[in-house]
Amino acid sequence: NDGLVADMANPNQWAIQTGDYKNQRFSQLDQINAENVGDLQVAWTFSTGVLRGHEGSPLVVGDTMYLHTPFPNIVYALDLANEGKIKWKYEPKQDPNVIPVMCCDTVNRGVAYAEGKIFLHQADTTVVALNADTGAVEWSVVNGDPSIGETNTATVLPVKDKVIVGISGGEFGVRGSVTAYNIADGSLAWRAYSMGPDSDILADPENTTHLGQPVGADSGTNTWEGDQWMIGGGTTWGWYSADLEENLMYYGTGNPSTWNPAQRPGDNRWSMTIMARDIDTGMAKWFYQMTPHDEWDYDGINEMILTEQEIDGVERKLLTHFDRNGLAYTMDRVSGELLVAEKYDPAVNWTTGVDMDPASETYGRPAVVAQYSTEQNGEDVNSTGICPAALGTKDQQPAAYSPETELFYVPTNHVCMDYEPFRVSYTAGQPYVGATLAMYPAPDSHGGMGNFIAWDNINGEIEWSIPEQFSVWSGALATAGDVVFYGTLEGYLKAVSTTDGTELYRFKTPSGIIGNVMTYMHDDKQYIGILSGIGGWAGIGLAAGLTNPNDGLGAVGGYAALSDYTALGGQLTVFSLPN
Ligand SMILES: O=C(O)c1cc(C(=O)O)c2c(n1)C(=O)C(=O)c1cc(C(=O)O)[nH]c1-2
Repeated sequence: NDGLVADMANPNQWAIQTGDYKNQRFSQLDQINAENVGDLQVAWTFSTGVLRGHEGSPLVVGDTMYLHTPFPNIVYALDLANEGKIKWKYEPKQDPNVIPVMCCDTVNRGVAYAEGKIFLHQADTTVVALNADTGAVEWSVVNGDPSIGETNTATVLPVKDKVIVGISGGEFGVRGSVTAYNIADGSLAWRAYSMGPDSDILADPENTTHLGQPVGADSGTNTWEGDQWMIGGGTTWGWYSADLEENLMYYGTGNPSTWNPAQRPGDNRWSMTIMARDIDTGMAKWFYQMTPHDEWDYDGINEMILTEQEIDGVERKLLTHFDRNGLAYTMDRVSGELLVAEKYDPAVNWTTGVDMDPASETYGRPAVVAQYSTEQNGEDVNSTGICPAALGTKDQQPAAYSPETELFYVPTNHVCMDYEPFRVSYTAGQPYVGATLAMYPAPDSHGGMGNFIAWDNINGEIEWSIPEQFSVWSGALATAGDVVFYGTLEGYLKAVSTTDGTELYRFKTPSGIIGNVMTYMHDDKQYIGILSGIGGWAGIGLAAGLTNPNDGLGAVGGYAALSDYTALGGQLTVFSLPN
């Protein structure tokens, strides 16, 4: 897709949710920089008309901004050359029965653009291609079935002649998959499940590898008992990246279903796995399972950030991933070799670390601390003080990378939990969770529930860390102006120095921020854009009006204090320097 590749390379635009195929979320723009960011002012605002959690960001392509909302997934095209006048608005008709089968608020992580089309993947799993000029529907295809718990929150990846989409529903026993549709007409190109027979998972027993070894036959079924893999989870609701030179796309799979580990003995492959797949065929090149036999809901779906960096004097093609399980992984993205696996929050206590000895039988596996194994403690036993909580040291909120500092800027959670598994039976379309949770700030620390950190992925070390009262549930943006931006759950947009984290600017927007910061240039002026609108898993209490502390899988109690700071409401705020 040469057009999109050129659009992404133009720093005046924000042509894809992730900034580029590498998911770096880095902008070359430097009109707004560490010297003058303190003067930032609000340039204009736009109310989305929707109340619940606003994730993702607008796109800017040419003179048009494309803005989406959570359910009902309205798309606005705003004319930047005409003071943001609405060029067109698309509002799909969706059955509201999809709302109760969305686990973690009715969020959507944004639209994508390619070849004159805007791609919207609705909550009810309808994928629509809209004419970018008029908003007219060019094609639409149904990817899943909400009546069995299949929904969507993720953005899509347009790459080459395909648009690649994921699916949600790990809390409903959905078997995860990634599907490629042809951009031209929406016809199916390939689908790769996370578990199941080789022909379903598109794995080649001899040529698909795990830590350098062939996966062998039936790798997607032989670590499951019976047919449990059919309702095995491993959903694909995160971010996607791509390396066109290698013809590979990268993503991670979510938790195995149910959350009660006693009901699914075995490693539960390929849940909790980083996957590298051929873009044209979907065939898997390599897998790496980070959390075999998950006992904590540490979905592996967080973004894969692609970089080229020197290790021991040799430039390598790397993939860096900040997992929910509290470990940050640096891998060779061509071969799938594991290079670094280190904790990126000192609070992480469920594991002592990953076995890095290739000759060892447990190579690549995290060593589990028995006290924090929810299975060892047994069904109906409350395991306490586990760090991180189920929402991980980081959830879907994407980090940014600056090639200038070679540091990653990571929004994190600093939250621990009590976890009590219980036996649950499967009924299609009904919650299939099997655990009761409580969440609270990491004990014996600064008392807050988050940190915004700078990470060195070669040495596996935190460079600096900014304590935050709440989890940082907003995606970061790093720029060539030596500034990194992020939003907070109280509603602040913050700008800090890329070198030492010094705060340079803050502004309180009308609602808590779970969106991702973006930037663009119009008429020679640089703008910073951010969606406010509290919600997502952390903000589910406010978003869904829940008050019982155990509701929202423990998030309602954990984040109860949010209501002292913010209230619902979707708004885009755009900042610039004064004239
Ligand atoms: O297993 C799944 O299918 C699934 C889906 C989603 C989603 O689609 O938003 C989330 C999760 N799991 C999840 O575990 C989680 O922590 C989470 C947080 C959020 C959010 O947007 O704040 N969504 C989800």
